Amino acid sequence: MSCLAVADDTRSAAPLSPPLGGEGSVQKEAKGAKPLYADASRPVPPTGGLADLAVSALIAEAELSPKPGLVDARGPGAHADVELGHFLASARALRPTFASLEAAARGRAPSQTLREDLAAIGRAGEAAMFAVTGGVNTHRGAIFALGLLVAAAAIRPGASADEIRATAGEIARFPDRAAPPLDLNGARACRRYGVAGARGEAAAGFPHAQAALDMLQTRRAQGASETVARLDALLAVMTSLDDTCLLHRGGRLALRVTRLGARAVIAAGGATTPAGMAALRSLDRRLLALNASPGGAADMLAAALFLDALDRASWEA
Ligand SMILES: CC(C)(COP(=O)(O)OP(=O)(O)OC[C@H]1O[C@@H](n2cnc3c(N)ncnc32)[C@H](O[C@H]2O[C@H](COP(=O)(O)OP(=O)(O)OP(=O)(O)O)[C@@H](O)[C@H]2O)[C@@H]1O)[C@@H](O)C(=O)NCCC(=O)NCCS
Ligand SMILES: Nc1ncnc2[nH]cnc12
Repeated sequence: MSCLAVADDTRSAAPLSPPLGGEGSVQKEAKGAKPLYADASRPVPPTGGLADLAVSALIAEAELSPKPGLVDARGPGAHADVELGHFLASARALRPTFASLEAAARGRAPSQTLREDLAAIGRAGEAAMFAVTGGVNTHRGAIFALGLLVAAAAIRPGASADEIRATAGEIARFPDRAAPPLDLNGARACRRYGVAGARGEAAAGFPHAQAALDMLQTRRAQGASETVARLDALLAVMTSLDDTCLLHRGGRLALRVTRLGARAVIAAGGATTPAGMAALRSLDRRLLALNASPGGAADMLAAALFLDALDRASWEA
């Protein structure tokens, strides 16, 4: 994307909410830094478009069925207090949050102030989520991951998934200095089991979102249905993510059962084969028995669906 295109985009953009930070819409890049817009052949998506893609990704993740242990169209999975309707309402209620994140990041570069501006918007989004779900945590992890990716995509219109992940990681590595002193399930699991959790995944540039994207695209190329491609993408994440949702609910046993179970499905040919689907249903039963749910993996699938949709939207525009 050329500088001219960036200027055009900034001028025509009608932010859905004003940027919170002190950097305004001025492009802040260190001298000699790599240009932010790497691919001049891709058009810039319209403002608000990123928020729509993020919400669609959350809805697609929630509706995908059958997901082991997770809430889906069949029912609440391992969750007693939540069902598909909560996830759909939560996803829709988050559109203004993603639009604000997009508007706040446009024309800026990763920085400490941007990190803090995004965190403030993300926390307001968490409040909006709790308001529609009656206090149930449906999407805190997804607000964090997709929020960073939306911001990165707004900073780098037309960039590739790799570049967007790298920029999201760059933002995430700035400390969230205004974070309230909450000790959430994820942070406690990180300490207890010595894993990096959602923050580590973000700081590393979301490698598991890439693993899901790779599997999604491989399966499509092999002619699998979209449902099968998405289920296998989720399973690919489950084979190796240090999912603090699983650790918090079921300890190391739940994480091990999940990893081995997901590997067994993929080794059997994935969700497209009868043996793979039988292995998936067996993993589902084991997770229900352990009251365990791979919520972090679900968030990484949503992140991959967002990156995939962004890639398609860029090329189709
Ligand atoms: C950085 C924050 C995400 C806080 O993180 P922390 O680890 O301290 O706290 P949690 O919110 O408990 O956990 C993080 C959630 O992230 C998902 N996740 C888990 N492991 C990973 C991983 N390895 N990589 C990526 N993502 C991961 C997961 O989210 C899903 O699970 C949530 C439900 O969990 P929980 O409430 O524990 O649900 P239950 O088991 O049902 O609880 P009980 O009923 O038993 O009590 C759900 O949200 C899914 O999305 C983890 O749970 C973040 O909060 C933060 O700092 N936010 C500030 C805003 C911000 O910075 N935004 C950035 C710009 S938008
Ligand atoms: N479908 C789902 N079920 C349970 N937890 C989740 N976290 C994100 N998506 C989820």
